[in-house]
Amino acid sequence: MARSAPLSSEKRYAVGLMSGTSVDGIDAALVEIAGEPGSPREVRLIAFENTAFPADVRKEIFELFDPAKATLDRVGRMNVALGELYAAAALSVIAEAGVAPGEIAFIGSHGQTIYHAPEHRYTVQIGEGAVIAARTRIPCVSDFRPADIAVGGQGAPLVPFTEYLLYRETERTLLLQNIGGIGNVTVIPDGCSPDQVYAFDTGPGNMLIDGVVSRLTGGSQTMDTGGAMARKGMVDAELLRELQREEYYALQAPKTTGRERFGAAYVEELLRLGEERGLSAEDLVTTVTMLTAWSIGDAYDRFIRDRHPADLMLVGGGGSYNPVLMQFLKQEMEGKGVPVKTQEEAGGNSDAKEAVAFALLADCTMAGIPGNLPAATGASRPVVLGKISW
Ligand SMILES: Nc1ncnc2c1ncn2[C@@H]1O[C@H](COP(=O)(O)OP(=O)(O)OP(=O)(O)O)[C@@H](O)[C@H]1O
Ligand SMILES: CC(=O)N[C@H]1[C@@H]2OC[C@@H](O2)[C@@H](O)[C@@H]1O[C@H](C)C(=O)O
Repeated sequence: MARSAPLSSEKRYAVGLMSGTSVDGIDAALVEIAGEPGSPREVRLIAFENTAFPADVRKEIFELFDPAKATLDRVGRMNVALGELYAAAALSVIAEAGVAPGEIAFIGSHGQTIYHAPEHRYTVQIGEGAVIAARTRIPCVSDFRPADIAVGGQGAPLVPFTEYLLYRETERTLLLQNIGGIGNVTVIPDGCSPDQVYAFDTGPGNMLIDGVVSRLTGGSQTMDTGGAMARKGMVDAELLRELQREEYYALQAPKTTGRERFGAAYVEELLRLGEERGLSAEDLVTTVTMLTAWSIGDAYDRFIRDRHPADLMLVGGGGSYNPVLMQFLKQEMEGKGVPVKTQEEAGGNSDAKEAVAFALLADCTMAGIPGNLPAATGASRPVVLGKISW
């Protein structure tokens, strides 16, 4: 992820923390940044750690996705408990890097999304920044999304600004496809300026695969590791066609989504449809794996292809570790003339990418520089994101 020029004396260390919609744990990245906030010359990943959530914490977070169960008391307690876990993750990656905590300029912490409702002008990320700052004694930027929503945006996706900084090319148009819980794409046209970058959520990432596997295994498995189940099943073409009718895919961008649409209730409906059609567990997993790959190709056809025929799709996020999903995606995209590579195949680090992004966004915040891309979020203007706990 290095850009060309050498490091200078203005270099600073920062920690980025991310826990995404899959709720698999906390990603912590320690980076060294050189150059101007918002246009750094170089960003170096010094250390990275992923810490799984304790099982009881993960279970409780899933309970909080249901607004009927997310009482003030439960949300309040989890806000503080996550602040403690994020602080521990930050201190751990700092120790791993062998850097003194006093040398870290700031932490950027995304928090845990428990509800995302931009249509009602709110989104909720918890994990108290004041706790992170108090435990680490490092200033912490948190709660990045509301500032964008306050000026009419979706509050997401926010990573595209950092993708522009780190990946832009003069000759090739790139699609950066993240397959986390949700799938999201960023389009970086060749030789573009930041205001020409656009992005949106393509639909489910691993959320449906994880949900179906978890329900079918009584919770003993939380993902289709290595695509083991999908590899054994067959796509049910009729069910696939029915699922493709979900209205989200045709909605115009800017658009974002989450568990409110593709969460527990949707998974229950999938199980019902699978049972009605007499599908095996494997057939259902293969069908939703295909649906996920299809939704990414469909988004390209509907919203990107005519404006920006792409030279390469770079895939990151945990979905890139599912070989069946990757095989389906390659078939989809290569049929449209777009080669597909994983971040790792291109020399990147797929796991660290979003945590690095929140360190870079916090760098902007600390300098009072906007971090949103209105073309990605739909905001009326660029704004400074986040809240600082000193
Ligand atoms: N070895 C693997 N085989 C299959 N799937 C995997 C593997 N490793 C990770 N995954 C999938 O990736 C998911 C985690 O992806 P990731 O950490 O990118 O999501 P996230 O950051 O929580 O989500 P988002 O980007 O939507 O916020 C897991 O829940 C699982 O579905
Ligand atoms: C509200 C929320 O947490 N959105 C996430 C989620 O996970 C993927 C996709 O949906 C993306 O829109 C966003 O995250 C990334 C980090 C972003 O803001 O760019």
